[in-house]
Amino acid sequence: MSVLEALALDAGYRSDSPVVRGIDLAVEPGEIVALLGPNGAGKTTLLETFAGLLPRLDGRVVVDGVAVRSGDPRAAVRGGLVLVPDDRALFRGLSCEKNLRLAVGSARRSEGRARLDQALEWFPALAKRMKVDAGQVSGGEQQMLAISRALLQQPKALLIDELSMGLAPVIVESILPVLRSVAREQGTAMILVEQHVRLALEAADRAVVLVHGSIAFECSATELAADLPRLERAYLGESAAV
Ligand SMILES: Nc1ncnc2c1ncn2[C@@H]1O[C@H](COP(=O)(O)OP(=O)(O)OP(=O)(O)O)[C@@H](O)[C@H]1O
Repeated sequence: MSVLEALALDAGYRSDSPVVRGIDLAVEPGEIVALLGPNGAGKTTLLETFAGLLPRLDGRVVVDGVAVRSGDPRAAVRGGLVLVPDDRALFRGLSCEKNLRLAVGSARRSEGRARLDQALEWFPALAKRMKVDAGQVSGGEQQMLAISRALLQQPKALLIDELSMGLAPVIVESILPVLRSVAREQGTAMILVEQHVRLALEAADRAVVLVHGSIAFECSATELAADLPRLERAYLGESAAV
C-alpha cells in the first residue's frame, strides 16, 4: 500500500482557477520522490495542500490508507504527514534544544532524551549548538534542526520544500544521506522539492516533473540523471541549477 496518495487533486488559491490540476501521485514506503519543475509550476502549492495549509479545491489525499481532511494542518500531522516549509518554521528565540523538545512532545523523559540523542546522531553538528537560539545558528544548522524536528514527529510521509535554499552543496550533501537512511530504515515516504536537480536525483528514487500545474513527466531518478540536458531543455528553463 502507498504511504501517500493524491487522487485527482486540484489545488490553488481560487476555486475558479486551480494552480495545480488533476494530480495523481502515489509514494511508496521508503521511497523518495524529487518533485521538480520551473518556478511557479505549483510545487509549493501542492506540498502545502498535502499538509492541509491550503484547502483542496478537489480530489483526495490519503496517508497510509486514511483520507486526510482538507485544509486541516493538525489532522494532517495526526495522520502522519509532516511538512518542512521553505522558511523552516523554527521557533526563533528558543534554543535548538527547546525546538527539538517541542517536537518530541509529551514523550516520557527517558524516551524524550533518547529521541533527542537520535537527532544528534543524524546531525552531530547540532550537538554543540543545543543551547544556542535557533535563530542564531547557520542556515545549514537551521535546516538540520528543521528536518530533525520533522523526523522526531515520526512521520509516515515527510515533505521538504526547497531543501537546499541558501545552503552550500556540501551541507546539502550531508543532509541527503540522513534522509536516505531514515527512508530505508523507517519506511518513511518523502517528497523533496529541490532546485538543485543533480543533488535531488542523487537522493531520490523517482522524479516527478510538474509544469504549469500538471505532471508533465515522471521516471526513475537514475534514468533522469542520465539525461539531464533533455530535462533542462524540455521542462526547467533557466531557473534550475542543473
Ligand atoms: N498566496 C498565493 N495567492 C495567490 N497565488 C499564489 C499564492 N502563492 C503562490 N501563488 C501562485 O501559484 C502559482 C504556483 O506557485 P508555487 O509557489 O506553488 O510554485 P513553485 O513551483 O513552488 O515555484 P517556486 O519554485 O518559485 O517556489 C504561481 O503562479 C504563484 O504566483
